Amino acid sequence: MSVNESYFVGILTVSDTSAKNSEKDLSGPGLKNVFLEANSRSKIPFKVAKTKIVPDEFNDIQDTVKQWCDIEKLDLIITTGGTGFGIRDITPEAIQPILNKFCSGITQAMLSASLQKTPFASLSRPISGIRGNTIILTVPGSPKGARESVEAVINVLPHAIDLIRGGKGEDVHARLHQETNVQGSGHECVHVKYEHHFDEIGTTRSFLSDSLSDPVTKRQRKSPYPMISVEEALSIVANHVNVLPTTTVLVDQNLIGMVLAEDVVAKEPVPGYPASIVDGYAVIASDGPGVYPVVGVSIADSNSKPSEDILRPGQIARITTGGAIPNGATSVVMIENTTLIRASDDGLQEEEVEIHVQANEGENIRKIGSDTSVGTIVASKGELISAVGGEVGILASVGVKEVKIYKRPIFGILSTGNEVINHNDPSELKCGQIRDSNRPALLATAKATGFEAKDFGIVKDNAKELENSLRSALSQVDVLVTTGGVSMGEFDLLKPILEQSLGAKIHFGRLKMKPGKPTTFATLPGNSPNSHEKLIFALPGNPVSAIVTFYLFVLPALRRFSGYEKWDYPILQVELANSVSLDPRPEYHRAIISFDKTKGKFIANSTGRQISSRILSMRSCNALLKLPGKTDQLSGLSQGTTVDALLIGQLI
Ligand SMILES: Nc1nc2c(c(=O)[nH]1)N[C@H]1C(S)=C(S)[C@@H](COP(=O)(O)OP(=O)(O)OC[C@H]3O[C@@H](n4cnc5c(N)ncnc54)[C@H](O)[C@@H]3O)O[C@H]1N2
Ligand code: MOO
Ligand SMILES: [Mg+2]
Repeated sequence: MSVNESYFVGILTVSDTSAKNSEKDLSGPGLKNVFLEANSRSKIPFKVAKTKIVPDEFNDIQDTVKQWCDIEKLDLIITTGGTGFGIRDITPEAIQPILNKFCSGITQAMLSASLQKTPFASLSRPISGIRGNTIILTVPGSPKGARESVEAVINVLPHAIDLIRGGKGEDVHARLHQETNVQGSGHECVHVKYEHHFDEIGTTRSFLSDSLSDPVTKRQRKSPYPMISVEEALSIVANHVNVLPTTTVLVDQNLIGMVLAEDVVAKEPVPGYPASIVDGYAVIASDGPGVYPVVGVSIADSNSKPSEDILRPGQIARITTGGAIPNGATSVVMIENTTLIRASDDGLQEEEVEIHVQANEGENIRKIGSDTSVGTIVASKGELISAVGGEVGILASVGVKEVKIYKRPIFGILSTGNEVINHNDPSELKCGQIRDSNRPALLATAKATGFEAKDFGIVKDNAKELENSLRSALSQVDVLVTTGGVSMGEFDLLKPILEQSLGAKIHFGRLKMKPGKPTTFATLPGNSPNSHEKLIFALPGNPVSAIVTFYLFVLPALRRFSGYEKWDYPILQVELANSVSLDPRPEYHRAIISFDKTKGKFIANSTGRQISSRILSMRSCNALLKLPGKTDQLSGLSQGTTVDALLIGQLI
């Protein structure tokens, strides 16, 4: 590795003011000069390859830095601005979650140099670290502070970059010494010798990929994800959901849950022939009551040809419900209003029958098209084929064999966890093992709600295995749902793998709700012009959290993709049958709602202890009660209080 190769540098100015007017940016150009000077003075081959100004916005900062690291492969990124105590200063918070390693020595060197100039340097909050092969430094926004910080470390940066590029410590060191001695600059280099204090942990964690192999002691102790509200989270998800294109499908039971993408018109009349509504006798109304010979028979049977003969005055014909009305008949009299007068000698035929009542013209006859006439719109664009099944019957009745519907997203489910085994595994559970309840529960929920899910099984908490399984699953689906591994444990790898290994963008990773706090939503851009963005819902592992967040976030998204106009749950005002204590986080309390006839109200019975590991709290649950977060003024709700309930199941 040659130290003479260029070191590519990016300078990112983070400032709301400069983002509006680039002429206000003095720090960015100032830093560029620092590198030009280092180049001409000390012959360090820095090349400022990228400069950009972004406002103090979390995503703008993160997106640019990730792009410069992962795509542009810069060696060094300096951000200037947003490191102070101002309300909009969030640069370190935006950078920290995307770092693989911290460089605390560089941070200290920058700070102590600045502190020698002014005690106000302590009001700067710089951080530095490495992402992939890129070093990232966050320096203050003032041109002076920015220059001082970078100048404090500029001579060690080439060394650091060479080491990251794979140079041997000794070679690089010697080379730099040689160069710096010639140049007369006082390059000091402290070699940190990594001793393997973490042998045991290192072994157990040896499966982690390089970028995720920091020892457990270095893990983050605070979640870098801001805790946002469920409402904000839902609107973020909604921004990534568009109704899918249409396709043509057969009319059958598989239509349930699909949404029509066209108006459907009756092609045939119902009934297609004049048909009797009752079992009895076709008559001519003007004949009136009396005894008449039975001259024919019309039964509802596609093999029974209606008689060519015309019914003449003074004659009647036996007929069944649905039978074709004989020509000449005007009405049908029910068998209950008649008496048999004479039968054939063998007793098989009726020969004469007495009609007791005066029939009206057209009585008990369905005319052609009287139920549905040709051309009637029998189903409209945007209409849901409901689980009640009536719509399938309507389409079938009028000869519609195929319909255009909105495609439904292909979606898949996988469980994660070293402790998780298949629910039907015949072996006895060992200590530390649990049966996978999340995947069967979510597959069942999907089926019950009319969506089909691919089952991607159980994946171990192993970085490589997770990365491979996620990649493979994502290549097969539009929407992927995972459970487990999204909280703060050292084996909770979903977030870093999605972000660092797969290049997905995490839109939120923590929610103000119970259950479901670590619910995570990420998207992966399509990798070709024809492929579209994939959605990833990384749900918490606790069984109740997984099911509740599936209902709250995944199902509405699947419905919106599929063209549902009513994708949300009905909200009922319900009365609490029990008192409940409140959690600091707004809670989605599982309950069974039923209508109390005496009270004339819906009543909610809690399903009991609500801890998110207790899947029994989902038993018979048909609603999620929206309970507010606990406050100093309100720590619980008493029996009889009215609350909103999301109806997720059937009313009983
Ligand atoms: N230090 C903190 N710890 C935890 C926090 C926190 O904020 N700080 N949040 C807690 C909350 S809230 C939840 S919810 C859980 C979420 O944990 P993960 O999503 O990381 O899930 P795991 O750690 O993998 O598992 C949690 C729990 O669920 C069981 N599990 C996992 N998968 C399944 C499955 N397929 N079927 C049945 N049960 C499953 C697993 O054995 C664990 O008991 O984190 C808290 N911790
Ligand atoms: O938020 Mo966690 O989902 O309570 O258990
Ligand atoms: Mg966990």
